[in-house]
Amino acid sequence: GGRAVPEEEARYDAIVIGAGFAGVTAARELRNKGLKPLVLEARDRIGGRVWTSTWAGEQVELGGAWLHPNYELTYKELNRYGLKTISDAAPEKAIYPTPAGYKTFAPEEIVPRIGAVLAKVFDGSRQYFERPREPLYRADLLKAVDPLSLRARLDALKLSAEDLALVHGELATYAGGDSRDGALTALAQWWALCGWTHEGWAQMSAARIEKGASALVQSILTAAQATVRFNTPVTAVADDGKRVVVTTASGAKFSAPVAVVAVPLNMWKKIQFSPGLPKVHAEATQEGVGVKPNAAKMWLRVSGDVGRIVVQGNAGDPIAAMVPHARLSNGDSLMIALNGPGLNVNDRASVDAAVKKFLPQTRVIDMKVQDWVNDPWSQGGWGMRRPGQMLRQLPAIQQPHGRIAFAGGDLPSGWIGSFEGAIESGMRAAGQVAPLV
Ligand SMILES: Cc1cc2nc3c(=O)[nH]c(=O)nc-3n(C[C@H](O)[C@H](O)[C@H](O)COP(=O)(O)OP(=O)(O)OC[C@H]3O[C@@H](n4cnc5c(N)ncnc54)[C@H](O)[C@@H]3O)c2cc1C
Repeated sequence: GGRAVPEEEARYDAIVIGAGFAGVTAARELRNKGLKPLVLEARDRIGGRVWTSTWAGEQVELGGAWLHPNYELTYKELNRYGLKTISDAAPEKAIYPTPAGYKTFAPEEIVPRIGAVLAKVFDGSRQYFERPREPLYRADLLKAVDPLSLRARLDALKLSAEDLALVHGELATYAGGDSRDGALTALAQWWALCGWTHEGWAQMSAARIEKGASALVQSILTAAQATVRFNTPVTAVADDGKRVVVTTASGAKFSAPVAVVAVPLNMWKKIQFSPGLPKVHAEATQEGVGVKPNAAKMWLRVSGDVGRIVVQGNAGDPIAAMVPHARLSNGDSLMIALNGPGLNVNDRASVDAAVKKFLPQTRVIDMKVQDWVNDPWSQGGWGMRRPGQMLRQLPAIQQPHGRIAFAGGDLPSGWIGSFEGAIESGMRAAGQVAPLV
């Protein structure tokens, strides 16, 4: 049904839905194949779960920020557009939970101890992720491990209370607050992509983009020479076998021979697909991959010079983790935190009380919080598979549905929950639909 497609809107070869890393990459790849993309974006800005902004006089990343040196595709893009990376100074102190409460350690003392415990957690991944970017290469071996949650793995290892306290908070944080929600294989794949060592794992925040992560999204989008419509949420995507008709919230319709759905996987269920989504796609979006319930990035201006100190909460703590960012000219410090279970991220007094648990001398003066779980256009944080999702869902959700392909940092073969994964999947999706135009 619906009105006829106006002629001026009918001139696109592909419609890309979502202007995050995955969508802009798909658009740029389509352009490189000689096709004309139209990008429809719900927000009034590009970037999605990447959002470089300014706060407290500093450039701040309200979403994804850091790059691992093994982000091969991302570094290729950075080089292509002449964007530089920078590294933050190493921390001088680290606060970790112990059975006797929080303790301050020298990083050189605590880091090797954590590494030894993580090596136990991920033991076996050299075999079951023999090829880290082709995770199903040893699907036979994965059958035994993919159903395990991080918590199940920790329980099975029967770690000492000391060892458990050193790693549980970090693993729970990556799983969105509860280690039962994250698959062992999701993080074991990161471990494998990092080179199966703790030195490699510790490089996950080795660098960030000097001009901000949004600058790279913009460079890719500029190269795509796409028509971009902001404030244009897509509500329906229909494939009649010849063309795809995309309907937006205002009732406008756009059509093209193919479409790439590059919205967060958690958001697929908000779009009406016809024909309906294949069974596994539908299951994946009902279960979700973008982590919940804790994925707020919090920029905290705290009083005084707290030094270059990293804080790792225990599983269940209201502040999951904190890292230092910069010393401000007035003497205060800027820290980045992630929320843990139960924290009211909109209430400064609650955040202040939670921070004082680790840093009793300081005070939270001001804060800027981006809560991705309650964000209407992501409804979840970074992608992190749940137990069993890799084997049950990954191969199927990477497949197109007729003339519609899917892209996102939630469904790559390599680095899930990252820029690298989003770029990888954007390339795949463009390659899938281009021959159908
Ligand atoms: C707090 C946080 C920290 C992170 N830290 C890192 C990090 O340090 N390093 C790293 O590599 N990765 C990190 N990530 C992950 C990384 O940001 C994501 O994997 C990546 O940005 C996802 O890109 P995407 O294009 O798949 O999705 P998105 O960036 O979410 O883009 C999807 C786009 O679709 C739009 N959209 C949604 N619904 C509709 C609709 N109906 N119609 C039209 N448009 C729609 C959205 O507005 C959005 O712009 C982090 C993520 C979060 C949340």
